[in-house]
Amino acid sequence: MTPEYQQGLIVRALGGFYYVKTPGGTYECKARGLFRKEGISPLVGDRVKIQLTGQQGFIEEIDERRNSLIRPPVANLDRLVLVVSVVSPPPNLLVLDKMIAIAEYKNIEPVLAVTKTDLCEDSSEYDRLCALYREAGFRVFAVSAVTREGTRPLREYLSDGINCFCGNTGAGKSSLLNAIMPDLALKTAEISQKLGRGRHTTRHAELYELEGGGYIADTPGFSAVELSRYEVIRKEELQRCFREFAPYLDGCRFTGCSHTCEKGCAVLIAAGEGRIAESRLQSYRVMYEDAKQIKEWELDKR
Ligand SMILES: Nc1nc2c(ncn2[C@@H]2O[C@H](COP(=O)(O)OP(=O)(O)OP(=O)(O)O)[C@@H](O)[C@H]2O)c(=O)[nH]1
Ligand SMILES: [Zn+2]
Repeated sequence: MTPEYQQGLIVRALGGFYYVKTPGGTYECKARGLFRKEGISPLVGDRVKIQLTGQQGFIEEIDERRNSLIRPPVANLDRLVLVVSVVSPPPNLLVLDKMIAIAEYKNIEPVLAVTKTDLCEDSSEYDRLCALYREAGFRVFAVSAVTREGTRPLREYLSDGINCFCGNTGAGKSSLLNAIMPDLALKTAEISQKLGRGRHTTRHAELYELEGGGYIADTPGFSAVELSRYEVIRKEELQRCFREFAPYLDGCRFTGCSHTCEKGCAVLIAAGEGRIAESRLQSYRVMYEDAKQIKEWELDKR
């Protein structure tokens, strides 16, 4: 049989097999040994060229990636939906700002889903949180997985590209995902059954197609903790990961200003005048101090 070549998208990785969606159908593929030699493994979200012989496929080439994450193992993400509950548990802004910064660092658009709005008696409780991040330049959706309020605009916003949900444990990721994609629970249950209950492998990831377009990447056990454990931002890079700092970065008195304590720092002045939120500056400072502790060899290793 003469081999045939196709372009496609890896929509699922499981047990050494990759499922590649092409215009002609989805094929189970193996990766060529050469990727292993080069230390590259294909990721869900990769655009690839495959060689097909009958139903069996081999991944021949991986297109250049826009970005990739280690945990979850996904490439070419367009958006990271950061799920944060307005109460129970109350939002942890430092954790949220860390997730946002990592997304910015990776050129993934951070989007906020402020959830559990149904637990608030009046909207001022979450309006403040929403306003804080809208003013910083982000898309924010106030949602409830219980009443489904606000979930439709979010779903429409996600209807192209590859999206991934991330949040603190208990924030309501799974509930929100299920509100947006009611058949997702069923699909993940099937996978759990195949893999054995509770034995999710960390290599497993899958893209689920939203009705009407777009994908949601779902990987078991993915939380905010994992994201910041595996991704590190150098201190020099941190300033560009806080988008509302951008208009001020050229205005500091000293070149190489760290924006933490310097005299004549335009970022600190803007924060003092309320043009940058105090909590965002505080998160930046904490992350900057953390980044100073990272050793060069640790960065090289990654
Ligand atoms: N009232 C209300 N409760 C919610 C909402 N979303 C989630 N919950 C509840 O919050 C708890 C945590 O929700 P999950 O969806 O399991 O949260 P998760 O982020 O997936 O948590 P992990 O699986 O631990 O990462 C559950 O008891 C949900 O029923 C919501 O919009 N409103
Ligand atoms: Zn400065």
